[in-house]
Parts: sequence; C-alpha cells; structure tokens
Amino acid sequence: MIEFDQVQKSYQVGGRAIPALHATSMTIQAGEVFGIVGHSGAGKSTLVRLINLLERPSDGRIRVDGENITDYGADELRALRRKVGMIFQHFNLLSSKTVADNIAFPMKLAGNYSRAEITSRVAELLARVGLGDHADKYPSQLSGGQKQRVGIARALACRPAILLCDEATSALDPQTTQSVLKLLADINRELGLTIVLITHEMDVVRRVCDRVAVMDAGRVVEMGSVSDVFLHPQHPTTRDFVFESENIDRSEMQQDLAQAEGRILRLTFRGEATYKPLLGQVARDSGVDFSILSGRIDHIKDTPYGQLTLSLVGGDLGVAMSALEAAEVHVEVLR
Ligand SMILES: Nc1ncnc2c1ncn2[C@@H]1O[C@H](COP(=O)(O)OP(=O)(O)OP(=O)(O)O)[C@@H](O)[C@H]1O
Repeated sequence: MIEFDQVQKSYQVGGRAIPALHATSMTIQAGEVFGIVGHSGAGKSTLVRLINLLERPSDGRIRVDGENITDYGADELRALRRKVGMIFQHFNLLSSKTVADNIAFPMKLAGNYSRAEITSRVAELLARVGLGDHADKYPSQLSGGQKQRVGIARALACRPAILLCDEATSALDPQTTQSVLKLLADINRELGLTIVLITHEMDVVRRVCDRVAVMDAGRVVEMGSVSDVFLHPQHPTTRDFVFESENIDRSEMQQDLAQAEGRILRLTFRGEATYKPLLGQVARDSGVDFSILSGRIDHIKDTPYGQLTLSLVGGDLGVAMSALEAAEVHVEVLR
C-alpha cells in the first residue's frame, strides 16, 4: 500500500519555489493497477517519482507498506529501489549491453545474487516477456515494443512489489501498446504486483487500470474506480479526456442534439445489462418512441459497458425511466 499524506513538492527555479504538486493525500492499494492521467505539466511524473524517491517531497509524508520513506537515508533508499521497479517512455536501456545483460544489471548492482541465480532469473524473465530468442541481441536490434519488454523484465529482476510506469506506451504504435498493456495486466494478475501507471490517454486507463486519479495543474481533481470516473466524469478535465478517448466532437454532438426532437437521455449499461434486449420492452410498456442519436459498446478492463444517447417522443416518459432504472441502467437527462 502506498499512502500520500499531505504531500507537496516544489522545484527551486532561479531561487524561487515553483509548486509542481500541491498538498495531496491519497492511497494506492496493494495489488491494484492505479492510473494517473493528466495533460503535460500536470504533475504526474512528479507524483510518481516521489514513490521511489527519485524526487523528495517538500512537505508531507509518504508511506510504503506502512513505512515512512520520507526521510530514508542511502541504505534504505537502495532497498526501496529494489522494492519499487520503474519503466520509462524511452525505455532507458544500456545500449552497449545485450538484452540479457540489461536484465541482469540491477541484480548485479544489488550485489547479493549468485551468478547462477542471475542466469536462471534472466532466463525466466526473458520467457515471461516473450523474448526467449533475443537474449544476445543489443537494444538497437529490437523494435520499440521489444525494448519496452526488456525494460519490464529489467524492472522485475529484483522481484519488486511495486512497478511504476511513466508513459510506458506513449512511444509505441496502437497494436504494440495493446500487447505491452496486456503484459502489464498479466503481470499484475499473476504476480500480484501493484502497478502505478502514468498516461495522457484515457484509453490506456480504460484497458488496464482498476482506479484512476486525474491531475490538473499540480492537483488530483478526480479519483475513483475507472468505471465511475470513465462513465460519469465530474471534472471538466476528466470530461475532456473521456470525450477525446471516444473521438467525440463536442460541437458536432451539440448540433445533433439541437436537431433532435423530444427529451434526450443518455443511458449507461454495465456488465450483464449491456446485452439485455431492454429497450424494445420499455418502448412497448411506456408507449415512448425513441431514436438512437449515438451509441457504443466497449469494455472497461474485463467489464462490458454500453452508452446510448436517445431522443424520446410521446408515451409516458416516467414509466420508461422507472423501467430503465429498475433494470440498473443509469439514466441521465441531457435535455
Ligand atoms: N526538475 C525540475 N525542475 C523544475 N521544474 C520541474 C522539474 N520537473 C518538473 N518540473 C515542473 O513541474 C511541473 C510538473 O511536471 P511533471 O513532469 O511532473 O508533469 P507531467 O504531468 O508528468 O508532464 P509530462 O506529461 O509532460 O511529463 C511542470 O510545470 C514542470 O515544468
């Protein structure tokens, strides 16, 4: 478990303290995949780099598994870095070392592993990340996705409990992003590793995260389960991210809504309700006619969800809304 208690971070620039993270309190649970989303400069990297003390807080306390790490000295810091692995947007591999030597590097640095232990751990990790045939290659001979797999294997070498991912898929194409995210999700599930993942793409959050914090100008402005935050965004920044990830053009949407007749509702279905043939029944029972203005079915992690924007005319709207709500459909009246 990672706990932030009124943690604040300012950088000294030209003799002035510039705040990058305002006083923040939050808890990341052991074993969860926790996303941090925000625009450039929002403070995401600062927040994450405080967890392994790449940055020291200016104020407040950080606890990892109940231990206050805030004032750690050099020895404790080395132990913390073994416990908290990290992967980066640009991989940060050592170009003069082979794939196997890159993965072995943190174990050699730790100094308490035998040669046999290192050899067997490297082989195990190569297989785990699907690079069994690439042990003797150099980073320059690998694709971006393969480089990130090496980064992941290296971060896992000393069996950390926490993995920090700083824009780990931002330099990758969509298909490679998918496969790296799947690898991270598998690692989280199989090893029970806590993953803290920074991204500027809500889609990455939707695919792998359990909970998410949205950051804006050095503050966490919204935090919750991915399904709550994704399906019912409250803060304008969160809304922007969700609309962007769904390729929704807001002015086009407003025009479409302006032309539609009657009441306009947005329905959100989660889990099993997504697949039920509910609308026909509701229309028959309430006498309401509806037309579909927009709709999508997708997944948040493993849970299906659907969202439909409808215009409704005639009949008994109250009966229709009660029937939908009774079927655990979230109903939002847009007009
Ligand atoms: N070492 C530093 N010295 C001075 N200012 C810094 C330093 N690192 C970050 N900042 C500033 O702190 C603020 C937050 O930066 P941070 O890198 O945490 O944001 P971010 O959300 O991760 O952005 P990005 O997505 O661009 O990486 C920014 O205004 C940035 O310019």
